[in-house]
Amino acid sequence: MIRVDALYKKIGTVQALNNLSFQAEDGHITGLLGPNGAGKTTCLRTVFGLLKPDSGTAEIDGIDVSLDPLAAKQRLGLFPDPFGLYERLTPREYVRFFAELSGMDSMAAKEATARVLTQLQMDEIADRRCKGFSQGQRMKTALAQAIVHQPRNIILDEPTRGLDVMSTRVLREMLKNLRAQGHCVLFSSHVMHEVAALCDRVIVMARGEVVAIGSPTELCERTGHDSLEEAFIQLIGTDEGIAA
Ligand SMILES: Nc1ncnc2c1ncn2[C@@H]1O[C@H](COP(=O)(O)OP(=O)(O)OP(=O)(O)O)[C@@H](O)[C@H]1O
Repeated sequence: MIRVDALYKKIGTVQALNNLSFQAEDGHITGLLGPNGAGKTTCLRTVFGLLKPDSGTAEIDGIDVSLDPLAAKQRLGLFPDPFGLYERLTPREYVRFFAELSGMDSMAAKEATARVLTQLQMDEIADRRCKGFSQGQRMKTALAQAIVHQPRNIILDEPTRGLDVMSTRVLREMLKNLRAQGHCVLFSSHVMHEVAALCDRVIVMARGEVVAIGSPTELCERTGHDSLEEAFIQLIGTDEGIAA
C-alpha cells in the first residue's frame, strides 16, 4: 500500500504539491490523473524518495520513505523509462545489476533474475543485448527490472508515453497481471482512455492537490457525464493539458 499524507513541495516559485493526500491499495491499479504540470511526477518522485517534501509524509506499506528509505525502496519498484535501457547489456545482466542494487547478494540476485525473466516469458531474449530491441521487448526488460526484488508496490510515470498500440497492450496486460497477484500499482497519466481501461480508482489531481477520487464510473456519475473526458474536464475546471 502506498499512502501520501499532506504533502507539500515548492519547486522554485511553483507550489508543485499542495496538501496532497491519497492512498493506493494492494490488488488495485490506481491512476494519478491530471493535466500537464499538475504535480504527478513530483508526487511519484517523492514517493520513490528522489525528492524530499517540504512537509508531509509518503509511506510504503507503513514505512516512512524519509525515515527509512532503504526499507521503503525494498518494497517499491519503479518502472523506468523503457527508452533509457543500457543498450550494451543483456536483460539478464541489466536486471541482475538492479537486483544487486536493491540489496540482494550475488546468488539471490542471479536466481531472482532467472525467475523474473521466465515469468515474463523472456528466456529467448534474455541473453541478447538490448540494442535493437522492439518496444515491447524493452518494456518487458524495464518491468523485469522494476519487479525483480518482488516489491509489493510498483509505480510508473506515464508508462505508455511514446509507445505504439501493441506495446501499450503488452504493458496493460502486464499491469493487470500484477494486480491479479495482489500488487499495488500506481501510475500517472494524462491519457483518459488508458486510465478508464485500467484503473480501479482514479486520483484526479490539479495544481498539486486532489480534486476528486473514485472509480471511473463513480467520477462519471458524480459529474453527471457519460464520458470520462467530460467528467475530468469538469472536475479540473479546464481542458488545458488534457490528452484524450
Ligand atoms: N525541476 C523543476 N524546476 C522548475 N519547476 C519544476 C521542476 N519540476 C517540476 N516543476 C514544476 O512543478 C509543477 C509540477 O510538475 P510535474 O512535473 O510534477 O507535473 P506533471 O503532472 O507530472 O506534468 P506532466 O503531465 O506535464 O508531466 C509544474 O508547474 C512544473 O513546472
